[in-house]
Amino acid sequence: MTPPPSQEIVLDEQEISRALERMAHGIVARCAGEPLAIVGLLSQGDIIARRLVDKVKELGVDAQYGAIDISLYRDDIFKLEARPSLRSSNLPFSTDDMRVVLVDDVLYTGRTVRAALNALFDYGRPARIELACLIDRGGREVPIQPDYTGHVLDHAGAKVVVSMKEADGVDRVVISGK
Ligand SMILES: O=P(O)(O)OC[C@H]1O[C@H](OP(=O)(O)OP(=O)(O)O)[C@H](O)[C@@H]1O
Ligand SMILES: O=c1cc[nH]c(=O)[nH]1
Repeated sequence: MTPPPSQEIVLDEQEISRALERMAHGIVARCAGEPLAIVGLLSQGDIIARRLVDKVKELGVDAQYGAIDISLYRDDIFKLEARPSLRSSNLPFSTDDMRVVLVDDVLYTGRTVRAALNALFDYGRPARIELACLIDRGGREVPIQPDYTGHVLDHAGAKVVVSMKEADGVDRVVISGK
């Protein structure tokens, strides 16, 4: 599948795989003995989180998988014209004393991650929380920075579309509207 001509490929399948590999190595390198949970933000972050769990396990470190929906924690929930579509969180364990790596596909203003932090604390008191994102698009509006990044975009303001095989049939990151 080739993207429409107005779009530019930022990462192809191989590059995504290599980026996730690097991120998994980074996560493993910072292991300090706490039980590890890798928790994706729905939707898309959950797919990346699952892949990171697999890669981390291949590197010999056990990790639990979880997914959370941040919709009800958005700071603009009362301003949205349409009701947010709720998705089912899947975090069937307490995060008490765990090291939690939150995972999303794109980090932009940081507001989604701010909401995710609030959502996460409903599940316990983690020992520490880190952040992994496949694409850092810049444009932060809150003081949140990733610990593990697949790719930092240098096209400020560009719209990023992340496609993952599990949902979209192809692994690809494209930008449009440069
Ligand atoms: O840092 P932020 O400015 O909050 O932006 C990042 C979020 O934006 C996108 O989600 P989107 O809002 O498109 O919804 P989605 O969960 O349906 O992908 C992306 O998947 C991140 O979750
Ligand atoms: O809480 C949130 C999440 C994403 N985008 C926002 O504007 N607010």
